[in-house]
Amino acid sequence: MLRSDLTVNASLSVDHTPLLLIDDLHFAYPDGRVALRGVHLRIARGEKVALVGPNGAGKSTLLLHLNGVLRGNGRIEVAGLPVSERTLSQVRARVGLVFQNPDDQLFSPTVFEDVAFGPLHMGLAARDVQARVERALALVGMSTYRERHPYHLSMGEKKRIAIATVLAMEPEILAFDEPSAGLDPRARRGLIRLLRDLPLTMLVSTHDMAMVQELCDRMIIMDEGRIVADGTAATMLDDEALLEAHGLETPWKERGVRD
Ligand SMILES: Nc1ncnc2c1ncn2[C@@H]1O[C@H](COP(=O)(O)OP(=O)(O)OP(=O)(O)O)[C@@H](O)[C@H]1O
Repeated sequence: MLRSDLTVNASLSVDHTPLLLIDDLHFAYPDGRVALRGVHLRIARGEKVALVGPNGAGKSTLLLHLNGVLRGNGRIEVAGLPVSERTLSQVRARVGLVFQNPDDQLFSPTVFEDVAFGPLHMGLAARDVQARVERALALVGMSTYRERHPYHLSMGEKKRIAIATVLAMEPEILAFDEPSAGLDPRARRGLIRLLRDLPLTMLVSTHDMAMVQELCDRMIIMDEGRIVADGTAATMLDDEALLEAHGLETPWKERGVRD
């Protein structure tokens, strides 16, 4: 069992510290393009939160701040730990960032080595690394793939292995950039089930509104570098005017039918 499995249950009634806290975060890329204009966000342990918004809204830029890949002005804390140069390695063990393209995350000759990479670099003993790899592969349903070459897997399989690489770090929060992009309908449904069943806190950046409906209780809309709406996903997904104002569609329009 993941350490986080235990903390999800143990902390629900007592721990009111937000697992993720972001205050007044501003960021501009080196070419001067402003991507974040004062983001405030609190996420509690156990929440699964969708992050939606039009292209260029700042979603990926925000995710890259969660484990210090990008460093803007403002305050970010993960489980009470401020994200700073000094805390980067601890922060990276707490935040599992899953990139849109799994090829950005997989680079070893075997699945096993890819999933073992993070725990090995945490300095864990070989048998603990082995146990973490087995557990992470089992969680994503890929235990029989340990000797396969990641390069030769399908997109859906690669995505599962990429998720296993971050699960093996036993993170407190998982942040996904477009997890369902490039998946066929069956692989997409399987991924949604997998994420729904993982008892971890998640922030999921996506354009897939049907996935938001199936996976997330809470939804945040970003536009032009700011959070412009934050509320219950079911209510917001029914608010056509709100969604259209930010270049989004209701899931039933996306599918072309109303349930
Ligand atoms: N490396 C970069 N250098 C300069 N500007 C960038 C860079 N990466 C992103 N931007 C700009 O920052 C802004 C936010 O981009 P970001 O990728 O965070 O948006 P997004 O909401 O994730 O978009 P999408 O839905 O298309 O993935 C955009 O205006 C984008 O052009």
